[in-house]
Amino acid sequence: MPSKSTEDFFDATGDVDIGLSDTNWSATSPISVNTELRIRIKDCHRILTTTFGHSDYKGKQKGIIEAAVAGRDVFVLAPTGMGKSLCFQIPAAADKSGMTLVISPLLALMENQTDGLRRKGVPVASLSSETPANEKQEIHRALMSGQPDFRLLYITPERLASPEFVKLLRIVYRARGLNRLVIDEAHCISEWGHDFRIDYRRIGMFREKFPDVPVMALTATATSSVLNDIIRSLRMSDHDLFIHPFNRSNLFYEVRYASSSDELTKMAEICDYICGLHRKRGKVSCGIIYCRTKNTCNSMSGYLRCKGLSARPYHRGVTPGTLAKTLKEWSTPGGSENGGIDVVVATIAFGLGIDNGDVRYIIHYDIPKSFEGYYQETGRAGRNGAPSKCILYYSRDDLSQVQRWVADSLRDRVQTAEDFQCSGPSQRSVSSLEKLALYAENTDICRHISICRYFGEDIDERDVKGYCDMMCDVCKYPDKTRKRKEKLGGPLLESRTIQSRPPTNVMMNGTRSNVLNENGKRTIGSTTSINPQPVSSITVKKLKITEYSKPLVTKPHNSAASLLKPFKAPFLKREKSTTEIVAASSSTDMETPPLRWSESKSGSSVSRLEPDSAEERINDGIASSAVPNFMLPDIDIELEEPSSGKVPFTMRHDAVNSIRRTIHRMFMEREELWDRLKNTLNVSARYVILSLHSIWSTNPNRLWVFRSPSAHLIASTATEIEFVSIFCFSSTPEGYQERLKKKIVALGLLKNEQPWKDDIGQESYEDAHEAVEILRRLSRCT
Ligand SMILES: Nc1ncnc2c1ncn2[C@@H]1O[C@H](COP(=O)(O)OP(=O)(O)OP(=O)(O)O)[C@@H](O)[C@H]1O
Repeated sequence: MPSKSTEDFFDATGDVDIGLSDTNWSATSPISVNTELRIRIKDCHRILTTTFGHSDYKGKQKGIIEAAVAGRDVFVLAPTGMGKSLCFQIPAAADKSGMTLVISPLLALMENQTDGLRRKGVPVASLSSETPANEKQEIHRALMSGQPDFRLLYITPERLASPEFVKLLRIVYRARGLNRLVIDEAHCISEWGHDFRIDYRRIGMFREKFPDVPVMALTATATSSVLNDIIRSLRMSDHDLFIHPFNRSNLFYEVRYASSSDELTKMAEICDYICGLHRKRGKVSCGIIYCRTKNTCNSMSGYLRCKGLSARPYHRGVTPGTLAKTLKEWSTPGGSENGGIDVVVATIAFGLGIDNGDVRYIIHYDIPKSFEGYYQETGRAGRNGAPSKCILYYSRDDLSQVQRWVADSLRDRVQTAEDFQCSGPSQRSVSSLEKLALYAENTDICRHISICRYFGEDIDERDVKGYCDMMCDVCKYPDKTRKRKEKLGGPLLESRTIQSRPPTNVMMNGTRSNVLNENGKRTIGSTTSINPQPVSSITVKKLKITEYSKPLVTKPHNSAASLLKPFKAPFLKREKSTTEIVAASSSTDMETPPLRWSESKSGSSVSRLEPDSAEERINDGIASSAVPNFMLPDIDIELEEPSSGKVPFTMRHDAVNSIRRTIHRMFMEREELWDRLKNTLNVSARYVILSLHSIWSTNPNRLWVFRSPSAHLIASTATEIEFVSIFCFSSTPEGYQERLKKKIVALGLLKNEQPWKDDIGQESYEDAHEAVEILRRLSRCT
């Protein structure tokens, strides 16, 4: 079979276009379907079900495994969490003799995988600097026998480069015991191989030394040029290329904009988010917070621990023993409820390959250094398919810092390359960071689409639904997201036009690579492409560091602690002008200036919500005075069980806003009601008050910091009421509406004394009392 060099795949720019066609794999398969092969393929399926406990293959696993079993070179480019590990673990475990050699970049990753395999009874070994001497000896002995008794051996690229190890491999090879070479996280070849870990570039020598041993490379993060580079470096030819779509549709991507890095507010906000999630789910949730520096990891995890959350730092400054313990405790199902931990605050040391199915959120405390890093790290979330949130904190201050860091590091690498007279490092790191900043700053294009496009996927913008069903901030709250971006300050980016995708000659969607040659003819695989659109242009922004306006305020947090004085309901009076409304301070707000709610002043930190016409829709039939028509503070509402089909999402969202309005109004009419909640604050709430005081004394817009928590409290209360008292009891939209109306009327009683008493007396106050209970409970959570 003629060699299919990667040049066939890509155009001169080295970029790839990806289309998918689930076509005639069996028709074009070079596998001779002989009995032996069939038996081995059957064995693989048996191992999938019995050893790994999965009922069926996921994505293109079947095709990949069949190609591997048939002895072909295979390249797998598939999203995080797709199940790439099984693509080589199953064929290795199915082999009756010999071993698969796995190159892995990180010791933690090796450990993670070998532990998992051992638990499943698969004979596996790993050789690293951490391997105890006696174990090393045993492995050496096994290799010298030519027929090791383990089916997989995990090593680092550095070990593969050692002549002693290659000698051992030769013995195994001659005894026909070297079944396959696997390069997991193969993008490291291109990312690190040029300078940082040059032994990655030497893996290609394997082909010369052991020419007929098949090679499999797998990665989740390779642009077309990286893919090209890897294939060339590994000297793969006549390989099967499996490309999956990159989209992770169960991940909700959100960017939180900040005008500056106000650490304390950010920490408080993250803490609130996690507390809120635990509360809403009624159980603890597992997550990761990524920080750039070890110090930030320590501060953030210390802060969370102070607040009663079970958090640990994970970075190279922590001893290996403690890191292993942290990983184990974090992987404990049920987290802190079962003696484990809930959140790891980590540097990138905790990334590649970490596989815990039930990770519900990933927070980037600061911007990662590359798009690939961002995608890999967010890829730790939702690996069991459940919806999960990925929040990226973005400020231009922070971006400038990383840009400097990346530029310095590039300069050092250039210097090293000059000193050693070798080829210079690629500029990819700079461009990747630039693209990540563009992604963060773009509030017009769906985040899912932006990510997939970065990795070269060809997407028709009209197909947004196919990629994102309200699973990013841009699609879910476009106006709000744009408004929030205003926090970034003055213009930093200048428009320019670039190609949204490169000229194409590889299509995705097949179980095999579908290659077009320079004449546009397919050389193998199927004959039709799914996405034959012409190259289109989109307008994106180019980074240019300029002066930008000073920070205003960072996003408020909703610590109920701030329900202490000064206590004001953070809503707007109906009668006030919509362009500029001044919320009057009470006489107790001694230190606080009046709060300005301004409609469109550039850089305003307080955004105004559009009058909610949806309110009218839902409140048909409710006494017109029941739901006041004023503007609500701009707060994200996250519904419990967001994907339920029984009541439309918009109806539920509108309902929460109706409830919020009603409660706000009650507090507006009887401000002294806040005093009733004050007593419920606990000790840690007071700690927050102290923290807030320090923000207050330095922040000219401090009033917002104090006032916003009550708005968040009301929003959380409304969300809970909607879910617990309305949604859970309704099976149809009609029933839901009926319940909502009754609830709204009942909430109107909140301004009376009775629902606030322990003995409510009349039954008619029951619903309002329930709301009081929720308010009290939530106000205790800081
Ligand atoms: N056929 C399958 N059916 C169900 N679940 C599967 C299947 N194959 C793999 N999984 C699960 O998918 C999860 C992700 O698998 P794996 O760690 O191999 O992903 P990956 O593609 O290597 O991701 P990453 O690139 O992020 O490391 C694992 O929890 C695994 O158990």
